[in-house]
Amino acid sequence: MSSGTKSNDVESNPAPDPQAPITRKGFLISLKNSGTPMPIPEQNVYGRCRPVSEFEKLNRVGEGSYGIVYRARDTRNGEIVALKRVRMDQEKDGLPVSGLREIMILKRCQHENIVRLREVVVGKSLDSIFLVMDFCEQDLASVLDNMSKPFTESEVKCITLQVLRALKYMHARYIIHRDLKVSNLLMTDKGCIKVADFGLARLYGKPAKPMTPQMVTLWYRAPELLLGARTHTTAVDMWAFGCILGELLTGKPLLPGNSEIAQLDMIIDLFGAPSESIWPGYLELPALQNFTLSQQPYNNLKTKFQMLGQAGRSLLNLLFLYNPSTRATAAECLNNKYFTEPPQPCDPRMMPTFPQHRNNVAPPPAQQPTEIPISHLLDVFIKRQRLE
Ligand SMILES: Nc1ncnc2c1ncn2[C@@H]1O[C@H](COP(=O)(O)OP(=O)(O)OP(=O)(O)O)[C@@H](O)[C@H]1O
Repeated sequence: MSSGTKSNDVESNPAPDPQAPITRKGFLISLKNSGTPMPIPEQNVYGRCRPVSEFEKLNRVGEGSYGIVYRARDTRNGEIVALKRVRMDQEKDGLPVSGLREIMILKRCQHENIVRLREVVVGKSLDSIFLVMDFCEQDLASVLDNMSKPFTESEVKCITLQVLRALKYMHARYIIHRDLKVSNLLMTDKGCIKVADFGLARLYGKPAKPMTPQMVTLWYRAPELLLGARTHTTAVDMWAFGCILGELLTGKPLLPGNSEIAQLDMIIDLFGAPSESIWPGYLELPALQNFTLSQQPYNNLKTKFQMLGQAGRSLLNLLFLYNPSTRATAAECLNNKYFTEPPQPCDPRMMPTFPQHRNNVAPPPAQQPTEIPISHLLDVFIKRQRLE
């Protein structure tokens, strides 16, 4: 590949100021609606990005709204990596904002519990871009779908402590993930959890700037987003984290609404209705001008989580506080009694192992079975449902 100048070199750019807006600086491709596309000098077409042809795609491991993810081998050193193709369908003249954000934010995150972006590589023409990440053997959505019984409490603590460490790290750097859910929590075969998919992540500042409320997959969406708050904070991730904790404990999604109003109803059924006294400013939220919420007055968390001790229930209640400014932070949760009282979190290396169906290299065509096994079809079907 031709060598790049400093200005176009993704790898050698210093980490930007966390408060600085995301810009195109350092990237080869111009953004839609950003004016005239940036001219790319002939001798510098790829900067220092390697071509994707240096990777051998082994199999597809996931497909989300923003891209397809492959398990691949880096032919330069034989290492197995994840290659996420950034979806460009909707973009006529540039890289989608979600792709740019994911790259910018992952580049500044170096944490054991956050998926590592190794590099960005390009397809033959600049219309395809791939993120090269460390490969993780499982995601928690597929693990949950294939488990016959829920995780033990020790395993749940082991997983959630790792997620909290990642959240504490991100939030201290003004990064809000905005799409936390079980399918975005990856697990290595050593039980190490990695938060992935930063396509919707944003940097936030003070004062908070308006953001689109329709972020975060519905089941994990905080009430302030459902009610149309224009500014949001790291508290949206903490609500989603509460939903994940509940899901891991029971093995089932906690609040699986199928519309925004159904989602709000489910929240109110479980936690009781919000009010101006517990959530100052609540009555001014935009969506409340259009409809009236049910007035169910009781918190039913204790009934739902009968198997959980007092400390666990109190942690869940702190995560599901309606008022985002009093909701528990990741740092506070890490010091919560729940994680020190028995049962103790298990060692990540003691986490159960799961079959790795997706890691098998597809056999050559002549040996391929003519029928797709029904178990595989079921896997795909269940996974699709989870990804909405
Ligand atoms: N580094 C990785 N290692 C292994 N598998 C991965 C990796 N990154 C992603 N995946 C798999 O691909 C799936 C989709 O990835 P990702 O969530 O990043 O894509 P997306 O298009 O942003 O998805 P979404 O629709 O959830 O926003 C994940 O649920 C996971 O199964």
